[in-house]
Amino acid sequence: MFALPEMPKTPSQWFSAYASLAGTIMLIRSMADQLIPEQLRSYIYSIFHYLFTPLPSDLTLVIDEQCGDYIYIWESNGWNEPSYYKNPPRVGEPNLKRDQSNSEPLLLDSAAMSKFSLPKIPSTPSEFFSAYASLAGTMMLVRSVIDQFIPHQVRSYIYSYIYSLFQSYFSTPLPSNLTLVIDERCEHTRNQVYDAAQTYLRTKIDPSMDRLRIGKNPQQKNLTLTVEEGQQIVDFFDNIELKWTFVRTQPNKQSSEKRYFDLRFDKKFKDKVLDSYLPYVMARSKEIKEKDEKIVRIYTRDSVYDEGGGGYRGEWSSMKLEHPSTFDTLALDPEMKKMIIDDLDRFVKRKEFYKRVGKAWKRGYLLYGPPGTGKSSLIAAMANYLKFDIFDLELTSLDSNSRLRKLLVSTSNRSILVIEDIDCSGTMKVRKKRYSSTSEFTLSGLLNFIDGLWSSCGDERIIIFTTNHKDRLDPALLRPGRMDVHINMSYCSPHGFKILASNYLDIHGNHPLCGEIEGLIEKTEVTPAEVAEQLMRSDDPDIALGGLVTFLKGKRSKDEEASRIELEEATKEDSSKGAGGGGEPTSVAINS
Ligand SMILES: Nc1ncnc2c1ncn2[C@@H]1O[C@H](COP(=O)(O)OP(=O)(O)OP(=O)(O)O)[C@@H](O)[C@H]1O
Repeated sequence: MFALPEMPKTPSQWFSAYASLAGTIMLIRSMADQLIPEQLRSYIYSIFHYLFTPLPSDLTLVIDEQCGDYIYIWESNGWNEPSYYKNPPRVGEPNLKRDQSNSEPLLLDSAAMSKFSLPKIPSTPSEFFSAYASLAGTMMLVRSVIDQFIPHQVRSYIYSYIYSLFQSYFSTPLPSNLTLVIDERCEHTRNQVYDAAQTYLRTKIDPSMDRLRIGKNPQQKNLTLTVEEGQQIVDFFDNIELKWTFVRTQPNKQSSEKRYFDLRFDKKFKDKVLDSYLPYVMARSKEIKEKDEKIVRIYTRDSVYDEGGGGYRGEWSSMKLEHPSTFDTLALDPEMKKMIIDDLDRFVKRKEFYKRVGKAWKRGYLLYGPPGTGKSSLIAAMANYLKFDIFDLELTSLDSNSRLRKLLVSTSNRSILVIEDIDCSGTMKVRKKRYSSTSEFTLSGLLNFIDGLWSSCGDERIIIFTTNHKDRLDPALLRPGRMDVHINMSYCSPHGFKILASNYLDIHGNHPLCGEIEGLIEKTEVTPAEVAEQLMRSDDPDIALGGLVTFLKGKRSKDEEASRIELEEATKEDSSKGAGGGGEPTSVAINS
């Protein structure tokens, strides 16, 4: 009695149903326009608009219980057992919903296919004519509806768009594609191309994707995003469009799951993809992995002495850099910290820029400031941040420019060359000259070599000079273009103290002594190393901070005493000069 009208089966039934629906809508619309006041009408239309506006496109992150294994997945509605865990869909299958009464998912078979089959194609001439007639009638109806309801300008815009769409679709020949299948395993071992693609594609994830897999194992520092099954990533290489799809299949319940990537592109670029693109993907993934998981090493010269007269042979020998310093633990002003991090980020991203302007891809930093202000800690933080190895070159152990060159050319790319206490090189030069004029090492030899051959035979090099006395440096070192960034590592600031207190005692400005300490630090020249030493004396914040207050007060009275004596001596000197009748009356002593 209340049965729904029967579904149209043949194309002609479909078209006539469609035509009567369109006619009804037109009728309702014209009645609504006549009978309903305009305000109410626009209100009703806005409700329709709300109902039919597509929902915002969501992104689903899949967070597995185990990395690389699939038990349950977290989706916005809670933990779900992924359908492929028990009954993996086959490639190309639509994601069928489970039948409520039966927990087994529907599998696509011929019986199911018949349920969703398209309307029957007309087979007799009379069926063809009636289908054609109703199609033509519908077209006319649609056309007259459009002509009546859509303004002329909009209409002509729609027609020209449809025309251009048709034209471009039919005039562009379809590319004949080639698909490379990159299996996870290759003759019982892991396929390196698969692993490389997996790493590489992480960097190609774009906002159009709506489902990603996310994970992190204890060895990894950062969360890793990977491509989820069925998602396509489009990459471009030398104007070639490459489409990557991640596929997962399980031919039957007994066999294990098979994972692979499909890489699809125009067949005519086969050689280029094999010879250039895939090697590029492998190289990029290596770089990414090195940065992700790389152990940072510090290289120093070993001190093997050549009894045969060759002096110190000193090749580089390395060990793991255990320095825990990071930008988070460094007591530096936040703006300076940000400036350094931004500068490093920009440097590593600018390969193309350096190539374009014809400059070697290197960056020079000069760190200067009193001992204990964190120059070495900053170098370690930079190395840990970039995952660059450190080559620590002690100038005093060098005896000739030729040895220096040998050492420099054996440093690797993506590394930091550190030359500490550069102001001491002058002394060393004199000492070496005394022994032999032929085995001379000079600062200008070092600088020339760094600017010239060394920097052009490697990539992504950072060079850091440190000094406690910037004023004593050879002007050649400060020449513009030599050191790109000069960083003044100064005494501890109240902000620096807060970072140290949080690192060492886990207090965050909430101790009663903090205010007094910050006031004292502002007026005292105390290095972060001195503050750190006081904070390490006890795990009890009351004792450690109490000790720091005493230390700061003592240091402050010593400083005052020293400047009082200095002032007195300067005044004495002035008055003796004045007594002799010579010299200028001056206030310089006060300034000193
Ligand atoms: N800015 C800082 N932030 C955090 N800790 C610091 C800082 N400065 C110094 N320290 C602490 O003091 C110790 C010594 O500092 P560091 O060796 O980095 O100073 P430096 O300026 O390189 O000294 P030098 O000129 O004598 O080599 C570090 O191990 C660290 O614990």
